[in-house]
Amino acid sequence: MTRPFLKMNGLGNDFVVVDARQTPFRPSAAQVKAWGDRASGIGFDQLIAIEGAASGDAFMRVWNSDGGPVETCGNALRCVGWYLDRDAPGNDLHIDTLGGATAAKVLERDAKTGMVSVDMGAPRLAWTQIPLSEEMNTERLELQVGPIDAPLYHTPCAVSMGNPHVVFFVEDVAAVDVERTGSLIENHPLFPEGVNVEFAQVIDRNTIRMRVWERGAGITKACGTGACATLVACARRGLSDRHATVIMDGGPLHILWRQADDHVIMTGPVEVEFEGQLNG
Ligand SMILES: N[C@@H](CCC[C@H](N)C(=O)O)C(=O)O
Repeated sequence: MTRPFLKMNGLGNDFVVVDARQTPFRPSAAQVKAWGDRASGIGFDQLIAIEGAASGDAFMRVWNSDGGPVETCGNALRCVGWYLDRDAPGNDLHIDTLGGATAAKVLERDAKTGMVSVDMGAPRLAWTQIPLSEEMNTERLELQVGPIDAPLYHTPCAVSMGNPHVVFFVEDVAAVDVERTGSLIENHPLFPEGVNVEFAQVIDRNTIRMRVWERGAGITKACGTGACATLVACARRGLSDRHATVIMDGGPLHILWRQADDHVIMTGPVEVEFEGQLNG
């Protein structure tokens, strides 16, 4: 059986997007992994299915390229918003996820690109079951994974945007070995469900440079939920204002942590790359 898909990306974080509103789509982990392989498959960071929803406009289901299902994906929410907006231009689009309800609005669009804003809901600090305060202890992490180049890495901050993140504050993000440190922390026993790892360098109160190691996908060019978690972590620590541009390897996202309702608003671009068919 074949399924049509759209290849899209948000700042280079790329997706295969399948419209599953009419026909169910439940691939196995092995299929997702094979399609996600950049050498022998199509290649993507995440696979996205747009499903019908009992309330709201759609439900977005997400798999990482390692085949594992995950709660949500910020960059993909902008892409799904752009896709759904084709049928209802300019409307607020309510997109549910395993990580919580969101609302997307397309601000600008043309045939293959757009600028989309997503209300990601409220962040949660210290989401884990284990006795972990918002503030984690770098030495405790080091004890279990070996030296992680302290004092380059300051005491990290754990934030859930529906999916788990841990944000390290660093003096020079270019000097971080994202692959080595990210992979060690992703599988650290403190995070039984794994974790996305961000390294943030505060440039000024409204500009943050960030690089990311994504759970189940490795280094990606950008991470929408990671940018939101980074802004929340920096603002909580008093290192930034509640709105900032988070600059990743793939480019910038504008993040606002709204005082009035505690919601995080993420704004940034989307792009369509090509159409294709999934086999298998
Ligand atoms: N690319 C994403 C996040 C995708 C899921 C993540 N790797 C996880 O395992 O939670 C984004 O833009 O938010």
